[in-house]
Amino acid sequence: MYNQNDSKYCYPGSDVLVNIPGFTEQRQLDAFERLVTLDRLRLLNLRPVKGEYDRTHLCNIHRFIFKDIYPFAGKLREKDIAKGKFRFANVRFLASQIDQLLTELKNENLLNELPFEKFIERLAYYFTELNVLHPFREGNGRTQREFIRSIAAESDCFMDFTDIAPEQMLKAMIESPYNNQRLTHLLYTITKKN
Ligand SMILES: Nc1ncnc2c1ncn2[C@@H]1O[C@H](COP(=O)(O)OP(=O)(O)OP(=O)(O)O)[C@@H](O)[C@H]1O
Repeated sequence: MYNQNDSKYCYPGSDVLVNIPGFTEQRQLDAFERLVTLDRLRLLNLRPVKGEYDRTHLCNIHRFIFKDIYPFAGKLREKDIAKGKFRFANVRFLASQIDQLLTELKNENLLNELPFEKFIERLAYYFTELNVLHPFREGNGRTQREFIRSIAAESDCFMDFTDIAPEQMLKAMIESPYNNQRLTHLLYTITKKN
C-alpha cells in the first residue's frame, strides 16, 4: 500500500484506492482485500493462470487476483510511484521494460535443465527485476510471487511463500536491487524439487 494521495486512483481527498465494492475506509478495504486475495491465491495454487510468461500473462495473473477489488486489475499503472527511498520504473518506459525483461526470460529458457541452484539464482534475478519495475498501482508483491511460483511449478519445483514471514520477505525485497543474496537464500529455503 502506498500512502501517497493520488487523485487518479484514490477517492477525492483520501488515500483510499477506488475499489469495486466501494469501501471508503482503509480498514474495511484491507479486510476485504485480504480475504479475497487469500482465496484467489489458494485457487492459483491448484490451477495457475496459463500463459507465456510475457506481459499479457503477468497482467492476467494480476487481473485474476484483483478483479473483484480494483478497477485497474490487469492494467499497468499510469503514475510513478516510490516506496521508502526507492523509486520504481518510470511509467513512460514501463511496458517496454517489462517486455524486455520477459523476453530475456523467454530467451534464457529457464525451464531447460538448469541445475537447481542456478535455477533459483535466476528466479531471484527475475523476481528482483520485476519488483524494480513494479508494474501495478497495487498488488505487485502478490502478483510477482505468483508469477515466480508458477515458473518454479513448471519446472516441478514446489515453492511456498507462506513459509516466509512477511517482514523477512520485505527485507529481502528492499535489499534485492543492491544485493539479492538474501532473496536467493529465502527462495532456496521455500523451494523443494519434486
Ligand atoms: N523500499 C522498497 N524497495 C523495494 N521494494 C519494496 C520496498 N517496499 C516494498 N517493496 C516491495 O513492494 C511489494 C509490495 O508491493 P504492493 O503493495 O504493490 O504489493 P502487495 O501485493 O499489495 O503487497 P505484499 O507484497 O505486502 O503482499 C513488497 O512485496 C516488496 O516486494
